[in-house]
Amino acid sequence: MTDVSSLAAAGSRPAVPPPVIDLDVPAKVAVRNLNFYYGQHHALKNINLSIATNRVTAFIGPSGCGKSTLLRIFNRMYDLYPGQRAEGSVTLDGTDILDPRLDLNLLRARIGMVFQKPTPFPMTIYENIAFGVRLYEKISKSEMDGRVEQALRSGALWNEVKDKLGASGLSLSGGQQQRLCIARTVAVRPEVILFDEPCSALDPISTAKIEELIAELKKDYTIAIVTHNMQQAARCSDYTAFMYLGELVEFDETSRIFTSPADRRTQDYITGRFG
Ligand SMILES: Nc1ncnc2c1ncn2[C@@H]1O[C@H](COP(=O)(O)OP(=O)(O)OP(=O)(O)O)[C@@H](O)[C@H]1O
Repeated sequence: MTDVSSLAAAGSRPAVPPPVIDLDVPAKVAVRNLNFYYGQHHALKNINLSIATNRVTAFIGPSGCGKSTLLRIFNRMYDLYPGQRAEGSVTLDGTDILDPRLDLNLLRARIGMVFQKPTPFPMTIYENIAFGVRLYEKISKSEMDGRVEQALRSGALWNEVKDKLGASGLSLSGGQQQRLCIARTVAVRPEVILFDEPCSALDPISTAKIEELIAELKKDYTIAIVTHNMQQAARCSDYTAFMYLGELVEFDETSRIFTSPADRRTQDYITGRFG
């Protein structure tokens, strides 16, 4: 068993950011010298990494290391809470995401998010999809019908619900509800989809479906996923970021992180020695 206090001591060294690696495709999101504070608490320390276009980037690390905090910066979720602040630079195709003048509705249309617990709206399956689309676009009923079908197909749910679009979204199983939430996110045609532990409330079969879906979605979207499940990160991501105590310890191609990580803390984490 690794001595966690020695890891903590290693983590408390002045943060030396890992090098920003070369991606195989252009970056969609670039994070540079990012620090984040919950009031006095310094939750993210000098984070530097890039999220590759049409790839899946996984964020792993023990509880409290800052994975969700980082993900929520990408669509400015923290703006809802006073006392939380980000410093540094985060860009989406060169647009400064941290700019206080940015239109957050537009940002959230470009960067959608799927949460840990499926959260369908208390309305019909059809309306769960149409509601979000109407916030951004005025389209005819027949166009909306097409958009709803397309989104449900993208969420790998169409065949299961096409005959009951008027049923409540809440009448679906947990796994179906999560796919409905993914379809709802896809319907507004984002460029990036953030998944915050999307399978933690799901059974293995539903989890496998979501993983297949993620592999399919990356053809059209850039994906970032926070997961506690190491196998999931290894199975469905192209790049992996290992975080510890608010620092980005290591960021590399997933195959390298899981076979020959450069940092001992990464090695210890992925082999289950702590966390
Ligand atoms: N609303 C908040 N107010 C104050 N501190 C917070 C808040 N949310 C998170 N933190 C702290 O920020 C740090 C990072 O938390 P975060 O939730 O990002 O970690 P995580 O890696 O996603 O954890 P988990 O895997 O348990 O979800 C932790 O120390 C946590 O206690």
